[in-house]
Amino acid sequence: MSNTPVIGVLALQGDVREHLIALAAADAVARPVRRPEELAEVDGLVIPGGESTTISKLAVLFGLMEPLRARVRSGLPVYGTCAGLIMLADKILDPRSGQETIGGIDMIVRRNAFGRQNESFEAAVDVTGVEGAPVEGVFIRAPWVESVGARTEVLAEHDGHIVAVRQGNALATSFHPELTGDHRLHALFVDMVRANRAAGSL
Ligand SMILES: NC(=O)CC[C@H](N)C(=O)O
Repeated sequence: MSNTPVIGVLALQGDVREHLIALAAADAVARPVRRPEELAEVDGLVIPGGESTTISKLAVLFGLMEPLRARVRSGLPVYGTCAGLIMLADKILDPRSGQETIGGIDMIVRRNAFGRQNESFEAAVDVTGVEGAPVEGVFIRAPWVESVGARTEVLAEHDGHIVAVRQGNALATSFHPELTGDHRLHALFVDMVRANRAAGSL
């Protein structure tokens, strides 16, 4: 087995291309995932930012919601940014009617939480597990994490609100690291995928 992990980017809606570029820069083979057969072939999956209500609707329409839930439940490493974080939440505080999530992280999220006053802003964020200078977080109509369960590790806060979390093989950030050219969070995720593959092949 080659040591380069294959990481998919859920390509239903959102900023897919930027994640493909960031993952390739972090030494993964990156490919878009739109169909269950494509999902079955990846070692890890990024769920991009965009609009969580649209991603939710399209995932159901394309027959991906259940396969996504099944793979995340069975330990597939996943990384959700912004709308992707919402997709990984076990619960949304203010869902649109009919909005579903994949789940996987024991947390409650508030959609558009930072967005009401500021459509978009950047802030330096100290993320546990990312060495060196703080990450430049780009927040675009971003959610925050209202509360987490006992198994969820808080990796970063901004203005007293949780903006990065990890639970087992699931990582999520409120902000968009794929837009800054700083690939340290993608590298952290690629390491999680490598470790998961190594554990699986023992
Ligand atoms: N940049 C983003 O991903 C915005 C997320 C969006 N507000 C949502 O609810 O899905």
